Amino acid sequence: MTTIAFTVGEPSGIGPDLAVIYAQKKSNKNLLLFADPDVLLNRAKQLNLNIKIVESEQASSAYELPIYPIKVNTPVKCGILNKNNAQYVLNTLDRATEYCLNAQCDALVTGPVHKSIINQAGIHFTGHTEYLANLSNTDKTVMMLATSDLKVALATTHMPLSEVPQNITTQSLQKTISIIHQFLLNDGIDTPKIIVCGLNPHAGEDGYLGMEEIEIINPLIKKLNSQGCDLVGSVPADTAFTPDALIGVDCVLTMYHDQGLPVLKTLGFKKAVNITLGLPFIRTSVDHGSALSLAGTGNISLGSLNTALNYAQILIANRKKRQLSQVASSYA
Ligand SMILES: NC(=O)c1ccc[n+]([C@@H]2O[C@H](COP(=O)([O-])OP(=O)(O)OC[C@H]3O[C@@H](n4cnc5c(N)ncnc54)[C@H](O)[C@@H]3O)[C@@H](O)[C@H]2O)c1
Ligand SMILES: N[C@H](C(=O)O)[C@H](O)COP(=O)(O)O
Repeated sequence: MTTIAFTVGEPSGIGPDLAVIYAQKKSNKNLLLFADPDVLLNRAKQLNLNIKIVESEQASSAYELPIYPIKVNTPVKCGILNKNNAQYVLNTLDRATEYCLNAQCDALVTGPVHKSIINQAGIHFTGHTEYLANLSNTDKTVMMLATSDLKVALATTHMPLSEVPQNITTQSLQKTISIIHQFLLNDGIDTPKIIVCGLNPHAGEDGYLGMEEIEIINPLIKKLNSQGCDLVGSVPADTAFTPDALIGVDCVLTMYHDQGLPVLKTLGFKKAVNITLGLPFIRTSVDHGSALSLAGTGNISLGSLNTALNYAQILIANRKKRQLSQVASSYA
C-alpha cells in the first residue's frame, strides 16, 4: 500500500478546507497529512463537516484524517495571514520531505502556501520547487504543469523577469531538457517531442529582437537533435501554443514562468497538476494558491487536489514498474 505525504500549506488559506472536504470521501485515502490537528478541526467546524483526526497512516473510513501533528505558533484566522506561522508552514514541508527521502512516504503532494508572508517573516522563500531542491541537495529541478492535454515546463522558475536572460545558459538549458526528456521516457513516451520556445518576441526575429536564440537556444537544439532528441524550435511562444503547432507534441518548454503558465492555467486552472521533476522523490502539487478570500467558505474546487493526488499515484506506479524491470533485468 502506498502512503502520500500531504502538506496542507498556509493555515489561513484554503489548504485546511481542501483537507477536511477531501476527508469526507469514503475510500481509504492512503494520505498522511502534515498539519496542525486543531487547525483542521476548527476549519471542519466552521464548514460544518465531521472529521476525526487519527495519528496513524491507516485511515480506512470516511471523515478520518491520518496526521503527523505539527503545531502552529499563533492561532489561525481564516483569510488573515500571520507571519508568526510562516515557520510552521516550512516545518510541515521539512518533516514531509524527510519522510519522502527516507521512503516512509511514497510521494509528496503539497497544498498551497503564501510566499510573501514567509518572506515577511524574514525567510527567503520563492516557491516549493526551489525549497525542496535545496532541502534535498538537488542541483537542478524543473517545474512542469500539466492538464490531460498539455504539459508545460519552465526553463526558469520564480525570479524577477530582469534576471531571466542571464539564467538561460547552454548548461542550464541542457540539464532542463535532459530532465524533461527522461521524465517523458519514464512516462512511457518512446521518443518525446518537445517544443522549445524562444525567449524573445518572435524567437528573436533572426537576431533583430534579441540574440539568445541565435547564441544559446538554437545551437543547443541542433546539438541535442543530432544526438537523437526530437526538439522543435526555437519556436516563437505566441505560435508554440496554437493547435496545429501542438499536434504530436509531448511538452512545451517555455523560458520563464509567465510565458507558459498563463496558457496552461487558461486551459486547465483548478484541474491541473504541478510536478517537480528532478527531485529524488515524487512531488506534485495543486495548481493554485492560498485563495485567502475563500478560506472557510466551502466554496472551493478540489479539482486540482484530486489531479495532484491521482498523478502522484501514477508516478508511484510507474516508478514501481521501473524498479521491478530493473530487478528482472539484473537476473536476466
Ligand atoms: N502551489 C502553491 O503553493 C501556489 C501556487 C500558486 C500561487 N501560490 C501563492 O498563493 C498566493 C496567492 O496567489 P494568487 O492570488 O495569485 O493565486 P490563487 O490561486 O490563490 O488565486 C487566484 C484566483 O483563483 C481562485 N482560486 C484559487 N484556488 C481555488 C480553488 N481551489 N477553488 C476555487 N477558486 C480558487 C482565488 O479565489 C482567486 O480568485 C501567492 O502567495 C502565490 O505565490 C502558491
Ligand atoms: N508557479 C506555480 C504556479 O503558478 O502554480 C506556483 O507558484 C507554485 O510553485 P511551487 O510549486 O514552486 O511552490
